[in-house]
Amino acid sequence: MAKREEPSHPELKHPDTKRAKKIDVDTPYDNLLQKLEDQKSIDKVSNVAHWFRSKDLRIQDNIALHHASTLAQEKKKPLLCFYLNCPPEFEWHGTSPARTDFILEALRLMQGGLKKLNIPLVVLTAEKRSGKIPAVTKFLKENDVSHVFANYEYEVDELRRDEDLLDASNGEFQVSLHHDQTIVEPGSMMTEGGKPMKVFTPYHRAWLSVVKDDPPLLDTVPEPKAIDASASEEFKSLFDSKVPSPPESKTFASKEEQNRIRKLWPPGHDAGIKRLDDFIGKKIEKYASTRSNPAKDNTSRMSAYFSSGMVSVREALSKIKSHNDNSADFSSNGSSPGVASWVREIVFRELYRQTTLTTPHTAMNLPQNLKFDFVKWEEDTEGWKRWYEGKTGYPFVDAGMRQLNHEAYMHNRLRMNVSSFLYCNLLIDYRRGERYFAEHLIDWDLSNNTQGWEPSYTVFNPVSQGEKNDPDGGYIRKWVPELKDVEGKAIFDPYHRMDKKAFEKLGYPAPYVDWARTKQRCIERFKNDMSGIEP
Ligand SMILES: Cc1cc2nc3c(=O)[nH]c(=O)nc-3n(C[C@H](O)[C@H](O)[C@H](O)COP(=O)(O)OP(=O)(O)OC[C@H]3O[C@@H](n4cnc5c(N)ncnc54)[C@H](O)[C@@H]3O)c2cc1C
Repeated sequence: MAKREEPSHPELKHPDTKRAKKIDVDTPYDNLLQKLEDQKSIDKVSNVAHWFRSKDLRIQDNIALHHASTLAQEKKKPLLCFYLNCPPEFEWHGTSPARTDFILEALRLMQGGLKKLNIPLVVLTAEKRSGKIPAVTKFLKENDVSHVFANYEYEVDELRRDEDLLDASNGEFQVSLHHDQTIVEPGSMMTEGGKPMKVFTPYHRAWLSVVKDDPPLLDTVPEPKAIDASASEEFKSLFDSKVPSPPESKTFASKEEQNRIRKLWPPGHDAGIKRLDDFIGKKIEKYASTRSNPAKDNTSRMSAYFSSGMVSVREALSKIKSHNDNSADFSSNGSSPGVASWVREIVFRELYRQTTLTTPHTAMNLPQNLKFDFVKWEEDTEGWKRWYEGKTGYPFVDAGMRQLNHEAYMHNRLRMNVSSFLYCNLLIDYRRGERYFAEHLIDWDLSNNTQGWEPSYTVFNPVSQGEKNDPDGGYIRKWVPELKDVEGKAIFDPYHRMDKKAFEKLGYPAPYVDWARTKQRCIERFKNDMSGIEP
């Protein structure tokens, strides 16, 4: 059964559920693997290239780059690195100005680092999305590249782009793709019935045992060695390549804004490692007991570095292994509560990549549970505005949205609450919130974001969630200054817990909707719209 009306928000377009199911059976990944297998190998090595994508922006512990460098060294050939800049991609994915700047700055740093090794990093530009593969093949052919290396990206469009690269190679260059984003290869963790695992608890258990039994999975690979300067002589002009400025729509509102965000999120591998070392040294042992309390701010804040690949998860876990008496047993028996609990979050990230790869419709603006595509959402222009501005009258939700708007980041507990509030209590299409996150987060990551936003029947209560996770109200007071002088438990629900006059003086809005009533409305709507549906 296919329902279709044109969506009122064009960026939320998606295929119908029948098509989604076909893509899940005949996946772009399987097609790509077939093309890689059918590819003829090329024995004679002329020049070697590595293609950096926006998920492996580092020179250190980069699997494909390591293989490219090894081949170049062995054959005494130049190694040419490139990155493809496609301005419409920033629009397509809704990338935030913070993330755009973070990526471009990291490229600048990498260009400097690679230059010291006599390796150019060229930024190619494709003005249109359809021009991506022509720009890459032109570069490879003009520079007589026989072997090109890259790390897999697991989203549908990116897998299809790599299929196009193989189609365009015409036997003139050989493509090698490597798994680099995770410890355990996505798609490799199967149920006893031979299907890719989708449920967290068994996946987590299996993952822990795979890693415990095979600690070399955490071994990092060395940085590329310097290329003999004479080998790069003929590519001198490639060293002049400039990292472009961001597209107009992706620039910061002001220089001050840019500086403030760069201070919060300094780009590059070294900045990420400094943050990680600090987390391991000072915070990880308290992580299990504090991770849900946003006022403590005791999580690693590594997500931006992992999602852009500025730090590899392998390097992070190899450091955690050293901290864990050199043991790769990250279960609750083999490690401290803090370590076990942090690694558990990393395992969520690993599972979500497996899901993106093996259930590709999740990367196409469709929910994993396709029945949710049949829910009739509300337009509620006022509710939407109040939600994104942090003015719903629910302090915990408002604090979360204001943190996002200010820091390009939000604590996980708040991500769970604000998402539930949007699609349950306001009944606004969850995809609009998902998109808003993409447009504002520095750590946007398709797998984590789409699966974090996967709708469910659980309706979070922002009052009791605040009481439980922000017991002193410190997080709310920080982000909702109208409430900074409110004392005691009134902070979690000032409208109902303060006298009317005192509340009115605060200048803070009354609740936009009644939580209990809208919870009921949500459950009824989901039940009615999804019952009997066969997507
Ligand atoms: C609605 C929603 C949207 C989200 N969108 C994103 C997103 O776009 N990008 C993103 O990286 N994470 C996303 N998350 C997951 C999580 O909120 C962030 O990864 C986490 O808050 C980042 O802070 P941290 O680095 O301090 O995490 P820590 O608590 O220190 O965790 C360590 C790492 O584990 C991973 N991780 C932690 N929690 C999760 C999780 N719930 N799911 C998957 N991986 C996790 C991240 O890579 C994180 O850096 C989303 C969660 C929800 C509920």
